Amino acid sequence: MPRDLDEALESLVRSIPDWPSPGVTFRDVTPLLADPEGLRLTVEGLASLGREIAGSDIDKVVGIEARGFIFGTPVAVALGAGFVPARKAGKLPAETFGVDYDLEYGSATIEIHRDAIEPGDRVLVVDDVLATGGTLAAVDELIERAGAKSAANVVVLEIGALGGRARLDPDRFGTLRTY
Ligand SMILES: O=P(O)(O)OC[C@H]1O[C@H](OP(=O)(O)OP(=O)(O)O)[C@H](O)[C@@H]1O
Ligand SMILES: Nc1ncnc2[nH]cnc12
Repeated sequence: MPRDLDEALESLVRSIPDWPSPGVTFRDVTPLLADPEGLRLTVEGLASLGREIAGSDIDKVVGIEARGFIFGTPVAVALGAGFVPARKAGKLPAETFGVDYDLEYGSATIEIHRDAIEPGDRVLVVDDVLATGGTLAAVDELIERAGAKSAANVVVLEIGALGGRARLDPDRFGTLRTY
């Protein structure tokens, strides 16, 4: 059993070389999710980092498909906030805002429901990994299109060499670990 969050992230995130394409080292959080203590420590760590950056009055947590759903929902419960899914194109049934973006191994479109965030809502965005920053920058733009502003962006892991942090507001970004 991991003794603390640092040990959990060190021992329970698996690195897979050349996946999903040659040259990419994929940081796989599934062993962390499967470990009860690792999962608890990570959710608590994200919630307290989000609270530290954004303050305690958070109305909505936006989780990014797919792995941001897993971490974002328990973080929303811990903070007493609602949960809003940011989904890949074509998955949400009602009216949406959409933004196209590039990521480490491709490009995509991300959407949220137009009525999921109210103007003035304080929003915390949660995902598992920051790589190039394309995904989080696109979600920040979606939140602005809805008339609100993301108060903090928090992730489990940052891949520092890809420079994603430079695409975000450094005062509103937090990570539990940097590679
Ligand atoms: O900083 P970026 O370069 O934008 O990359 C980070 C994003 O890439 C991964 O998601 P992916 O699109 O692979 O989707 P998945 O969670 O559905 O596997 C990861 O979960 C982040 O959302
Ligand atoms: N190297 C990586 N590992 C896990 N998720 C990612 N998303 C983008 N790049 C990634």
